[in-house]
Amino acid sequence: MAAPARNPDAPASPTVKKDAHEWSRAALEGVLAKRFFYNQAFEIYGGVAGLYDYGPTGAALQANIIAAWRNHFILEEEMLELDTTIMTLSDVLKTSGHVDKFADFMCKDLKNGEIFRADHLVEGVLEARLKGDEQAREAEAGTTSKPKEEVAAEGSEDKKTAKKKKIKSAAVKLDDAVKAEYESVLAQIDNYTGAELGQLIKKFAIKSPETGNELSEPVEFNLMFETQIGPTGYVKGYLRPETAQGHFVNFARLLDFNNGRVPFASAHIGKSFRNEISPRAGLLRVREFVMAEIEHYVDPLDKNHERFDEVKQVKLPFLPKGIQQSGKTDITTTTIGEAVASGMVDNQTLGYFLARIYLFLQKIGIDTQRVRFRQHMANEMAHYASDCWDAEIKTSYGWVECVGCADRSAYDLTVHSKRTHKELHVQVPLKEPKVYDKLIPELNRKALGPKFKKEAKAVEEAIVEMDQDALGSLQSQLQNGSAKVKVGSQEYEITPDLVKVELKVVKETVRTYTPNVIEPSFGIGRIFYSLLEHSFWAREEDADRGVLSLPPLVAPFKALIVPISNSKELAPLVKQVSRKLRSAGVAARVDDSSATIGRRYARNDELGTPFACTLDFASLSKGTMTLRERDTTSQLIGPIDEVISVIRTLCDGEIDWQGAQKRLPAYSGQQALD
Ligand SMILES: Nc1ncnc2c1ncn2[C@@H]1O[C@H](COP(=O)(O)OP(=O)(O)OP(=O)(O)O)[C@@H](O)[C@H]1O
Repeated sequence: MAAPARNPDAPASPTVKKDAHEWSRAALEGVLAKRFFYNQAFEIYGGVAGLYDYGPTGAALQANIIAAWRNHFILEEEMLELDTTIMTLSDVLKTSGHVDKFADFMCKDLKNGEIFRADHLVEGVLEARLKGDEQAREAEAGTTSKPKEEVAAEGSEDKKTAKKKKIKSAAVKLDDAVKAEYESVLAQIDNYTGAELGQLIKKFAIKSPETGNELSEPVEFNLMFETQIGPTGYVKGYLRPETAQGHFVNFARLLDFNNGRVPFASAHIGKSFRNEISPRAGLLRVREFVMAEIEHYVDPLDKNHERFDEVKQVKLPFLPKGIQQSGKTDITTTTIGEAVASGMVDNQTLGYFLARIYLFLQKIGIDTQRVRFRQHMANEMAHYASDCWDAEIKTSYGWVECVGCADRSAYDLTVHSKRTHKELHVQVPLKEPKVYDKLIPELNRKALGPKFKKEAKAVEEAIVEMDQDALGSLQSQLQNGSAKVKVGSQEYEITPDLVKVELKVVKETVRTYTPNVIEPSFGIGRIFYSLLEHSFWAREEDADRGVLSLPPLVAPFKALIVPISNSKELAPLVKQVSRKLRSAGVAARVDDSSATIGRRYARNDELGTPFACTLDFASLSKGTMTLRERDTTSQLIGPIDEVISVIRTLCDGEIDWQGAQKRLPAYSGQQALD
């Protein structure tokens, strides 16, 4: 199968021509399956949608991405790393809002019962109609070049049926106003409620794609996997849908560990689980995936970041909410310094992380020409969040959210503190004590208990939690004889013998506040897959020779050791070089199969191995070894120890291939080896 060119949008490298063949996802998938990066879980039983196993190459690539992430964030920023349980108490997720609100909308084919995720269905159908419109316009203008691809399926529950469920794009020209409306809906597709999606389905006459049957109204489906903890069935739990709650429930200990000081950040890398309605697009929407999440705690009155100056010149591609609201997707490129100064990005800490996310993606080999930061629109954002940006990466599936970066305000810590009555706040001594008048409620608990019985506690809590305005109103109602206190939907009558509200002078020596949380949340699988797409290309001379240009930092194996023949004489040297590379910290593999050297190189190009060391009979007599670079296929030669030292410095990123060329002479016998 023909392998694709690397980045169709990027300029060709001066030394390697990477755009010789048309891009083909099927070719990449062929290589990923052949070289066992990953495959569908339980494949021999027919597979389960949304679950994947990583093979030796995939597992190593993922481990290297995670190691780079730990270095870039946890070590560089001195974050406090956590490893909390996957099994989560239902109470925790009830408090965080997940039990009630962590849901997507699904609708059903009213005749055959097939399930669709409502927003994805609307998106797929409108995209297909726009594609059909494009075809019709091209046909009208006589410019049709080749048949357009069908838009990817929605609702496919497994690989076997996926093929059948394409949403067909018929070449039908749309009215200009309809076209504009479709584009505007697509630009805001993450933004609709269930009822709104229902209206869109009706308005645009969307039917079940395969059967043309009517669809049900969208209904909510909670994405969490529910279970019981222990044999009694009394303790309900869920597999966590994110790692964040594990940070928040440990906040008091983390703060103590950090000597009571804010700002600081906790970080966690681990699996999360979401029972996605319709997993699709390989690793991009799965039911079990690795997340790497940071919770950075800041003073709500000071969201500046002490290292902001280090990144303020970094230029980022932004898609702000204003542009999206007008139905457009134009990118604004500006420095993060300007973006924060103009107020487009809410604060320095959020801006600092956007820049650091971009630098991380660049470091591991993501093509930054295919990265953008998309701001959430008001309805799309959780009600408590003050600003939120997604780092999106363009793949053959379109733009994909790979990192969410939100200012979650004080929401999570506040709700957990309220629910558990544990203090999840920070105290800082005031330079000058603060003296002021404050309304304070005094509760007559002996009278409240008998009066309200089992409701008494809730009534007391409602009064204690009142702010000054509410207490002011309570005070004046009580002065008039009685007051009403609301608990949920119920109202309770309070009289002055039960509660008094008095103005008192208070002196504060400490400031107490609940920190705000800025949360960068990474989906490692989505980054992993995007990186593979961005790295894949084919040799100009042979479309079947695919190459994965993974940077040495994350490549599964850094060096290949290739003996020129499997002669017994070379075997001890192969072992010696292998040992030396290992002790230099370079992950190396030996390929002493009987395949030709060229074939062995080609195999390793598909594994993304950046360097190959070739041992021949001159290695025995002269102690030399050649060094081949994957992308250019150019070769150098030198004494074995020197070549190993060059590989180590290449892998550490201290030098690039040009640096290596300064340290070792070019090898001219390449043709003989190939
Ligand atoms: N089902 C999934 N499969 C793979 N990665 C996921 C999945 N859901 C979320 N992620 C990853 O976790 C990150 C943080 O999760 P977050 O809750 O912000 O995602 P989300 O907004 O629910 O994603 P989406 O809108 O695509 O469902 C995402 O940016 C993404 O990289």
